[in-house]
Amino acid sequence: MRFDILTLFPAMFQGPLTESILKRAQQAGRIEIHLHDIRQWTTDRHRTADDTPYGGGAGMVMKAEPLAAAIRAVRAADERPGVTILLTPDGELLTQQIVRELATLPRLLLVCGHYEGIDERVRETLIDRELSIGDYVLTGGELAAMVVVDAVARLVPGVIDSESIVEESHSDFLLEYPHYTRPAVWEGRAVPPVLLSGHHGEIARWRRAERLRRTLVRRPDLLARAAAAGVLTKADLALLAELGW
Ligand SMILES: Nc1nonc1C(=O)NC1CCNCC1
Repeated sequence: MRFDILTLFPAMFQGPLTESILKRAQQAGRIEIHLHDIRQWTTDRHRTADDTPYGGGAGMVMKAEPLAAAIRAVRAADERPGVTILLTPDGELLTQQIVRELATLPRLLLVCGHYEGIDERVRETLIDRELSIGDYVLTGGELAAMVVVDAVARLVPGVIDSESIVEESHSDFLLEYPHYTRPAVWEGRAVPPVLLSGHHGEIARWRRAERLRRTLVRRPDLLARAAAAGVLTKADLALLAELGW
């Protein structure tokens, strides 16, 4: 899978995309990440990529010409069809369902807005989809783009152990079960005995029960979505009934 990131600040991506799992995934050829400095497509000697807003008001707006030229040039750089996504608080809220959908695509182009945003005419003509990582305002779309790359790339086959994807948070709307590792007792707090029993069936049942209980307590909204999606078994519903759901 290929990721193209269009940004005014490519240096911001050193670290999150050049370490650990994403670094190894690139080295293994599972994913490609290409950074593009939008200023490369400016035409004046000051390399102007933003300007004051029509109608007045605070802040700056990213100019249409360099951004449009960048999107068109980057799209043309690879024959794989890509979806061009603008990261913005106005977008659809990113969920694991959307992440799974994006992970099936051959290519993603991520446009990092900055300042007050980008010229609306680019959104109308060259942006295929708008995504938000949450209902809050960042200084730029770069961190949001890193979140999208991280979440999507980890679902690309071979990037992480597929076992750990099966029962993770939000994989089926449910939150994760609690995790423990050595020592068996830490500051007087013991690991739940079932996890030391070696009974894999009992462990699986305990973990499923913990996922359901946690989701009920912390995110009942997700439980309703799980029920609507038909991912709750009869045993799940019986347990939830015992818990008062
Ligand atoms: N939340 C967000 N999810 O994606 N992008 C987000 C964001 O806050 N972007 C900034 C909004 C203000 N202008 C600079 C970019």
